[in-house]
Amino acid sequence: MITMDDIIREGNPTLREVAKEVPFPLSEADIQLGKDMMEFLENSQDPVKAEELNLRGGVGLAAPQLDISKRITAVLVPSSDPENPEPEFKDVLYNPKILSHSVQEACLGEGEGCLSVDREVPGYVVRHARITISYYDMQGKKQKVRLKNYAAIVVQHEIDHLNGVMFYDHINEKNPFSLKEGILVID
Ligand SMILES: CC(C)(C)[C@H](NC(=O)Nc1cc(F)cc(F)c1)C(=O)N(CC(=O)NO)CC1CCCC1
Ligand SMILES: [Zn+2]
Repeated sequence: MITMDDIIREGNPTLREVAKEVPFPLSEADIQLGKDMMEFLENSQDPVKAEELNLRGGVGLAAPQLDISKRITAVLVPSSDPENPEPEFKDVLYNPKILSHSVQEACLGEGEGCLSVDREVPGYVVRHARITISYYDMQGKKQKVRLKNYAAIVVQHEIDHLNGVMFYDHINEKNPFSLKEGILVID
């Protein structure tokens, strides 16, 4: 079972590598890794287990954060609608690709953090507001999905990890809270 001890922190060179595509058909090991990554996110969002295992509430995890330089990421974006318990987006993505994106940009009003970064880095992380991605799921089936709002931000944050990019690479050094016209601020 994955815990915080398995997550490497900034400074580890693996976080700056471009991760390798996984070959298909998926090996048992890559399938199990995907399951373990999703289990970590589920545990981290379960108040009892998160407390027990001392986990930070996670919405996404990329294999390079486990010191495994493969293009695999697990994403679990909880529902933002109290009426509907269904997660906004939940899947393990193998070899994800951004096929297209909106011209409009977006950022989280509170900025971003990272499971691999044990410090606050203030500032807006400007990303695409909407994206269309393709990826292979655990069954080896090719998926094509359009994402917007928080789910689009999370998936972009995770795909960045597969390319050795950290969220603070996007923050404007001179003025971390500068916003151009038309950027959607997501709260
Ligand atoms: C770094 C951390 C603060 C733990 C962040 N969680 C988060 O932003 N809030 C959160 C947690 C929940 F459990 C449920 C929920 F709806 C919201 C996170 O998981 N990540 C993932 C990460 O570090 N992946 O590598 C950072 C997020 C910043 C923007 C997108 C992902
Ligand atoms: Zn991260």
